[in-house]
Amino acid sequence: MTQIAFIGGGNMATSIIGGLIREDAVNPDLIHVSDPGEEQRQRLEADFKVHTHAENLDAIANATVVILAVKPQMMKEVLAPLAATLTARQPLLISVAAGISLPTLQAWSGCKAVVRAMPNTPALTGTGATGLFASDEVSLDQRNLADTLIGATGIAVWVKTEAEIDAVTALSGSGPAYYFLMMESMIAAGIKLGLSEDTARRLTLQTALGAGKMASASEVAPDELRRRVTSPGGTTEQAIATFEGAHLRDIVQAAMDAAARRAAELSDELGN
Ligand SMILES: NC(=O)C1=CN([C@@H]2O[C@H](COP(=O)(O)OP(=O)(O)OC[C@H]3O[C@@H](n4cnc5c(N)ncnc54)[C@H](OP(=O)(O)O)[C@@H]3O)[C@@H](O)[C@H]2O)C=CC1
Ligand SMILES: O=C(O)[C@@H]1CCC=N1
Repeated sequence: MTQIAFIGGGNMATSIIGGLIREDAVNPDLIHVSDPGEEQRQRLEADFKVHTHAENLDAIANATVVILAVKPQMMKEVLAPLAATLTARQPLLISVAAGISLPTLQAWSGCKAVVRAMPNTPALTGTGATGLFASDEVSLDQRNLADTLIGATGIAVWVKTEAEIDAVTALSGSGPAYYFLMMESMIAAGIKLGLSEDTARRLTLQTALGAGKMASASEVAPDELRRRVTSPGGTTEQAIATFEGAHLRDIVQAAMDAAARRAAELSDELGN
């Protein structure tokens, strides 16, 4: 049985663990999580019945998969005391950190089989979107294992080059925040138009869910779905013209360029 260790039990680890358990993909008894925060550990134990540890070495002791879910800025100092054990045991290492390259992860950990994964927080509800890229040393079995584990939290897409992980980070890694910002904006605008906060919130969230579900379930592309809402001479046309007039597409491009640039900058700053 594969034992999985999570190093860092924060937002992203919680989302992946929640997704794995929700989908019955992994028995919680096989999941070990280390995090310095006692409250964090208690929450993970209470919510998911996983094992938790204050010491990272205790979490990885019997793990065949080790998932690194600490901030990129912490990665080097987190891996240093683990490197001897990881080098000896050679588990499959999966890093979800933005901007830390495979060669750097291999050098810092001593692990040869390393997968870079760029997930997103909707993993918690089984609707995650993750981009994956593997080092040459990852065996077919290990690749399938990573695919099965991450696939249980939503969709898993293997990209062809490591550089694409920065693009995935800018798109789906950060992407939920873009939609949440849109939701915040629509709720605020609905209230200004005279709706109660509760009504504006409920209608906004259901509209986001409906649009997402409809676009996912349909063979029809988003641009055509948009046209079907936009009656000539009607109301949507006015709203879309306002977005286009404010160059929404250019704004989205600039935002994602900035996110991808930051991922590359992190690589440089952190010594990749
Ligand atoms: N959040 C997201 O949507 C996404 C995040 N990621 C990546 O996931 C990684 C984690 O991000 P996120 O979950 O948001 O961050 P969090 O800060 O929520 O989680 C990191 C956790 O690691 C803990 N930690 C700190 N030091 C150590 C240590 N020495 N050993 C073990 N654990 C430690 C932190 O504890 P404490 O808080 O006490 O310091 C915290 O609980 C990042 O590398 C990020 O790039 C990738 C995709 C999406
Ligand atoms: O903001 C970040 O750096 C992380 C990576 C992608 C989403 N959150």
